[in-house]
Amino acid sequence: MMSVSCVSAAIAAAIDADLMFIGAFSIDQLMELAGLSVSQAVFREYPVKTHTNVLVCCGPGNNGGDGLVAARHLWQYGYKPVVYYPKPTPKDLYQRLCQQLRDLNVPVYTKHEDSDFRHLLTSSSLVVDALFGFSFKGPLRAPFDSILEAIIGSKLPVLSVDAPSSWDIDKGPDHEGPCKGFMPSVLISLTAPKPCSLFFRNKHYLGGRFVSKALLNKYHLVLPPYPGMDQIVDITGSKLETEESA
Ligand SMILES: NC(=O)C1=CN([C@@H]2O[C@H](COP(=O)(O)OP(=O)(O)OC[C@H]3O[C@@H](n4cnc5c(N)ncnc54)[C@H](OP(=O)(O)O)[C@@H]3O)[C@@H](O)[C@H]2O)[C@@H](O)CC1
Ligand SMILES: [K+]
Repeated sequence: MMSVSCVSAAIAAAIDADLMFIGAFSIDQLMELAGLSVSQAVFREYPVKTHTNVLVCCGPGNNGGDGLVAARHLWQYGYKPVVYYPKPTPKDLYQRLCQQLRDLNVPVYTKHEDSDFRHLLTSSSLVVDALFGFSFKGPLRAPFDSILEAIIGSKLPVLSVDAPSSWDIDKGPDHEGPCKGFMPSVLISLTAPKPCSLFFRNKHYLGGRFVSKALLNKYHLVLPPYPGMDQIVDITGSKLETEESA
């Protein structure tokens, strides 16, 4: 059985910083590669013909940025993405990602209205959860609590980016809040899985193909090889090694 390292929220943030300071990547590049991985996982799991209408839900941080990038690639593959981005970030990178989507006539909703969101869910075949990643600290604050509750209530398949939103990155699912029981259909971990993915039971991909040998060694990471030109690798059923279990 393949072994794959898990990294805590703190180590994930340290690797992210090192990719830029030691690895000389820009955030734009990392986000583009992360979002490209997400789009490939969607394409692999949910054919365009049966899942044309993808609702990409984006949070206020970089996890949301991955969603904005993924939506653009999905449009290029023939999907009809709709982006829900209720707390848009004023930073230049995010503004440009939104502009790129609008240039493709991809709708980008930047204001939250419960009824609008529920209506969008009824015309969607798949939800991409790009709400929160490794910097999430519970409990969920408004409006994201009612957004996630509505997603769960819709019973649509959900593909989560880096972590299922509302789950504690290091400890796993939330057993008390309104989103308890949330279990996405697909998870794509980026760079390396987080400890919360030990509780994940469905299809699991790894993406974010940008880690150098130097960083693998620095963080003692065991990660699987990516096949050919793929930006994703299927790690479903792999043995996930936490820092304690390694
Ligand atoms: N190397 C890699 O792997 C790469 C990873 N990448 C991606 O970056 C992701 C990490 O991004 P990130 O650090 O920007 O944080 P993220 O998780 O998006 O959320 C932060 C935002 O959420 C908010 N917030 C927090 N808790 C909340 C709550 N309870 N309720 C409501 N809001 C809450 C918080 O607000 P604040 O608490 O600061 O007010 C802040 O605005 C990572 O998971 C991966 O997807 C790639 O893009 C690049 C390469
Ligand atoms: K997420």
